[in-house]
Amino acid sequence: MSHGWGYGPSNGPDKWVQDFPVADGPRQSPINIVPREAQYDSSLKALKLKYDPSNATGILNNGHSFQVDFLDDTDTSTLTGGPISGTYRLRQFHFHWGASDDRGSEHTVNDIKFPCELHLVHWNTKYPSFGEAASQPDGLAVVGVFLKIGAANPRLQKVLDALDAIKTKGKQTTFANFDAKTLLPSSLDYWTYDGSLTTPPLLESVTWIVLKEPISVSPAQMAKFRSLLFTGEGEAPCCMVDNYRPPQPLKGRRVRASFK
Ligand SMILES: O[B-]1(O)OCc2ccccc21
Ligand SMILES: [Zn+2]
Repeated sequence: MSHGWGYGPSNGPDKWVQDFPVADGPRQSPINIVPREAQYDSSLKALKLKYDPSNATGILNNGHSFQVDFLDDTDTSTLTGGPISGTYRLRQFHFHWGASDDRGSEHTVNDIKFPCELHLVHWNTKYPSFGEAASQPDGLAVVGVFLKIGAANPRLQKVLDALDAIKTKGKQTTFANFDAKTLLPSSLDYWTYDGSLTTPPLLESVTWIVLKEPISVSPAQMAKFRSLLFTGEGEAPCCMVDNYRPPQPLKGRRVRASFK
């Protein structure tokens, strides 16, 4: 692909292998999660998420999704416990969603797609930086949260209200004092497996932690996600929708469950 990767017919997930051969690697993400085949592991610890709202700095349209960035130069917003050892720092969160409510999530459960999926991205502090961690097999830990159509989610609304200011690729604005914990469901039961980034460079450095319980999103709130553009200011507008990679082959990997 001479032009950048994306989600269209000429640069989408089926084409990524041309520039990123690891796309056909042994631990690619996302995957279809089959609860009946997941192995309950009593040795899995509870997730411990400690987020400091003052670490939120900005919100950015990166041309593939939008992300909320966090200050990650100290251990003030961290993930510990769960399937990981050591301390991982929150770097950013972002979403993947569909053009309609019947699709949009990256992980699926018994082949069911959700309309949206939230990724909270953390990096292992045994490495000096996010970039360094991203190239290591135990470098990243991403908490995935499904969004399911239902009542409007007031905690999500603060994020959605910022989207008008970042409609086009490259736009960013300040986004302060946001508690990412408010985006989590009441249960922290999870499935976990070894995987990868779901976007190029598709690095196989992610311990995935996918929560079983979804959070709610209303149809009107989904329309807000779909008001973003993949394209930059002054370019022919292309709606930011269907920015999800489909499930990849399990290739013998085990999926463990933290719950019976
Ligand atoms: O590929 B992803 O969307 O999922 C995990 C991740 C981590 C960092 C950036 C982008 C992603
Ligand atoms: Zn993601």
